[in-house]
Amino acid sequence: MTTDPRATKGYDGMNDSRAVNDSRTVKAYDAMKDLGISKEEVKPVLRNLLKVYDKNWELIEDDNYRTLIDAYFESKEDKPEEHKRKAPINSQDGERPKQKLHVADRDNRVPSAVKSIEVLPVEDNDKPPKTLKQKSIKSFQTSSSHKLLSQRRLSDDERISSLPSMAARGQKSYPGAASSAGLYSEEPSHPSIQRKNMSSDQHQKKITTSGTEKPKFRVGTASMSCNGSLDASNGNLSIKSLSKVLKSGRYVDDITKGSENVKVSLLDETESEEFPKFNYIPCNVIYQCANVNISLARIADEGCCADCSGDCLSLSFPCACSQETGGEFAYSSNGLLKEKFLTDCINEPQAHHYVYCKECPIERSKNESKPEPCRGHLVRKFIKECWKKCGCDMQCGNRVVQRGLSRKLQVFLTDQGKGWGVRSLEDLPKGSFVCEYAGEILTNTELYDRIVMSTGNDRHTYPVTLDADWGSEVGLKDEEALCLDATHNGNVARFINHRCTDSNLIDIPVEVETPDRHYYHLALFTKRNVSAYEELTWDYGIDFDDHTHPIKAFKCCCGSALCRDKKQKGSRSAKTKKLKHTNRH
Ligand SMILES: C[S@@+](CC[C@H](N)C(=O)[O-])C[C@H]1O[C@@H](n2cnc3c(N)ncnc32)[C@H](O)[C@@H]1O
Repeated sequence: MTTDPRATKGYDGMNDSRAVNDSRTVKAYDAMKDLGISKEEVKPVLRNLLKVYDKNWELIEDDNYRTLIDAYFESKEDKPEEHKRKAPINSQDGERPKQKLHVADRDNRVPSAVKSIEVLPVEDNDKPPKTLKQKSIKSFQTSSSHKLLSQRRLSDDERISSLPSMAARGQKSYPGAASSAGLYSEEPSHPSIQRKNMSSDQHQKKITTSGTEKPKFRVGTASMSCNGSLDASNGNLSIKSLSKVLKSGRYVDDITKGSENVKVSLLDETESEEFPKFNYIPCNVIYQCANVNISLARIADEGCCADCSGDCLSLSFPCACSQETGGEFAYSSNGLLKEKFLTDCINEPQAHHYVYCKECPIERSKNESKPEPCRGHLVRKFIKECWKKCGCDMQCGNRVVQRGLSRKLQVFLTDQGKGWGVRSLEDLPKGSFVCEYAGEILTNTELYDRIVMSTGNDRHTYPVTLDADWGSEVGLKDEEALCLDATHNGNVARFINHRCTDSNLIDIPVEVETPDRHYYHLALFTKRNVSAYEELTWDYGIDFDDHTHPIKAFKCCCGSALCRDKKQKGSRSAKTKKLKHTNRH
């Protein structure tokens, strides 16, 4: 017996297809209604599209009717010549497009600002092509403008030597994650990339101008239904204005190239700043000489919880992995840092917490024959997470940093002269993990070679010294004195700006794969509750009075009452002169 309706007696193919089309039309009207666009307005646009696409509904329905939406806004923009400009048509040959004109983003997001498609009015192929969508945005890909890296690009072998946290994190493949593929590549993403742990709520997008301002418009995109408050009266822009902003400003849907669990957007409404050129990497990668020795054999059995299963946080007796944090885990069952642990970390920078190297790698790299005395390194509290030798599963509450990003972050252009910054699009409770500081793992010497070779054209620099345990070592070899440099290869943390003393984030060292402390992860957590759209900042630990440092300190515009940069008008000299990191940005 067949179940094909076309085989049943009396089947009227014509009527059926009309019925299907009618229901598709109704659905299209409904989708547009959700955006506040009436059926009457949509009708002529839809009719044109159906004509142009030869009734190929798939092309119109794809990406939650993105083509229809674009065509609608296009028709509005060109109202005076509407009679000419019925629908987008391929400008080159005037033929009907066989494919959709726009390259769609995943997850039905706001139309991406990164594609440029040229179209001509239907009946006037002589007119110069007009850009239908956003202007084309240059690739983020590491380019020849990166003087230091371009002299010696990472070889495949070096890339292979990237840390295993890559695999541990999120248990998924990262096609091209550490490659130099451009962030704005129009190549469709690999279909196998699935964003795990992503609720529909996480798809919601709010976009604001800058700093702690409330969003000017917010768009719900998961089901293509917009938030009801899309009007200017309550400070939000209408969906029509969204189209305009996307055309005048620049918006990037996901700077991570799909390599993180969640997307990280970038918004620049001013177009005043050049796009940063760097290669997005979700986790640290060894550049060349760093000795990062990761092997299961180096983790003693008593240093892991091989007998555990499930979630270590649910045990009545904390397992071996809690020893590092005094027999208690750093995290509580809600995934946040425990209050006491966080408070201890925040209160760390006190004089007695500094240790001094016998021969400091930093001073040695400045002057090898006659190094200056060590300026001190802060003794840090570490978090120790369960890892591969442990019996627990990936959802264990003592595996937070290794699971990667889970918050909705956005890179935006600050208006205080600090360049790009980062904000969260959702409220973050105190103790939340925000992101890791990821970059190339360099030896201290490699870093200083880079600095010396730099012509100073890199306005922003991004090295962080991994010196949390230097003081306990007698003769730290160069290949063990490590730092992270996110200038050319880094993650979202490379955009987080500095704020003296009262920043809302704190960096905490995290031991994951290796028990020695030459190499560790640097994770950023909230020090207090942080509201959505507040700029995220951390204290780089710069000593603004150290004029011998090879990296010249920037003029601090953090605006804090506790700003340590005395050059800044009105800034007070800080009581707490921190030397937490020796990095200079
Ligand atoms: C890690 S990057 C942060 C992202 C950077 N704003 C950008 O546009 O790429 C560090 C650089 O940002 C700038 N910056 C960060 N915090 C700043 C502050 N408080 N005042 C002035 N400039 C700052 C400095 O140029 C510094 O070298």
